[in-house]
Amino acid sequence: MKDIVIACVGKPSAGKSSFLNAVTDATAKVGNYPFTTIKPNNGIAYFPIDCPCKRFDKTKLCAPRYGRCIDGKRFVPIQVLDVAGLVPGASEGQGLGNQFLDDLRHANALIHVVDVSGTTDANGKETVGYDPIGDIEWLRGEIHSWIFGNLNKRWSQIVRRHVAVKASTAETLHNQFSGYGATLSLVQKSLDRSGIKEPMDTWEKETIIKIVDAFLDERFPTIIALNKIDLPDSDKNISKIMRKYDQNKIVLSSALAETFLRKLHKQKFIQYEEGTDNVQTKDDLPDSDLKPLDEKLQNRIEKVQDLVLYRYGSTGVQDVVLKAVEVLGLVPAFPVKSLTTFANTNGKGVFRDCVLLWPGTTVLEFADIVHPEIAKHYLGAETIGNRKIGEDDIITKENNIICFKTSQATHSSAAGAPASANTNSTSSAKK
Ligand SMILES: Nc1nc2c(ncn2[C@@H]2O[C@H](COP(=O)(O)OP(=O)(O)OP(=O)(O)O)[C@@H](O)[C@H]2O)c(=O)[nH]1
Repeated sequence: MKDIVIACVGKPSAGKSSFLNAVTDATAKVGNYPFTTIKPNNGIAYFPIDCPCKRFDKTKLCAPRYGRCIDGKRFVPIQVLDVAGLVPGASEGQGLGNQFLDDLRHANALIHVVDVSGTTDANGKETVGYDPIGDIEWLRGEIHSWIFGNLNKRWSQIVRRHVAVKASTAETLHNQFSGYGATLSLVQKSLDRSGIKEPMDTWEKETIIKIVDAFLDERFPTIIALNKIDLPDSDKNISKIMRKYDQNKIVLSSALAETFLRKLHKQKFIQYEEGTDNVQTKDDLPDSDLKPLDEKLQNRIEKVQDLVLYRYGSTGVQDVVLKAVEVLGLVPAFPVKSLTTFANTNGKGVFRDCVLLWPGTTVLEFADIVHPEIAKHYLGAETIGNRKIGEDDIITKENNIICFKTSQATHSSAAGAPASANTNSTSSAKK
């Protein structure tokens, strides 16, 4: 069972720390997440999904164990890892190179924070007119060089063993790639993606480059956060990048604007709804307990509205996390004790648990994640409308509210929620 982790990477001064501050919820209650091993450089982000409580008209009763639910918008916790030390030459050990690349092993997806304003060079030093496309290419280049280098230097030995033990290509590659946290099926997918058919002992250097390329795509899906959209030169760089790259993998953001708005919200100068352009002041809400703004603050807020909120609809930081979850194809699933009340064991509150599953997770696998006792005494499972679903059925957004039937009374919390040993309610074992 492994937690799902999204790593935040980028050159110095791209805005990683600001982004992490903006996206992680400092106001969340300590421990309001299911993860057991939080490292100092990990933050918890809460990304919004549609909570089923809305559909079933039970928003008032919704009681998430982790995260929160506001009128049917549920904020699900996920770990975001700050991976520092990416500088040009990381794959050759520059900066914190090896440490950086090592940390990447723990990540399921990457958020590449790119300074799109062109005001910092490749090393993060102040400049003007720098082309941020260089940064996008460079991150991939560093990771590619690292993996390719490790493979290439032992290639003849790898092939000799491959031939001697008559292993399949996927098996041999899996031996090499498992250190990067890859399963056999992920390696197989990489092979399929690469289209390489030739036997391994005939591979040229170009073929190795190709398989590393395909492996990178499978293993490190990456969302590009074009940050600092509030600065003047960003516009022209954004259009250039949008034309060149897959727009589904790009999100525009202003970490600075988000941090600013959150701070003012906390200090009760404004009411700000994260992920929207909705900012309200004392003038808008005279009866509220908001503090009045002085002219300077008022001007700064208007600037953020003009440069960011009204132009782009939001500061974009929440969308970045959401996109990273999307690119992994994670499916939220809700184990419930009853398909009529959606309550849990104690009968209080509804839809207490939300588990993020890897695509392809079956009903029986989900049962095991919720509690091994359920899988052990599994009799069947039903979804909305008491519709029976098979143990090998894949969980999708259409059947993700599930009530398990077991042959005996299991652990007190078993049939409705992850038990304490398995409270890791945003992850599953697959991938
Ligand atoms: N205008 C603007 N400035 C930003 C934005 N995000 C970050 N910055 C500024 O960019 C500078 C660098 O930001 P950091 O968050 O420290 O960058 P970093 O990537 O963590 O840098 P390192 O710690 O050196 O790796 C700071 O002065 C931030 O205030 C943004 O969206 N807009």
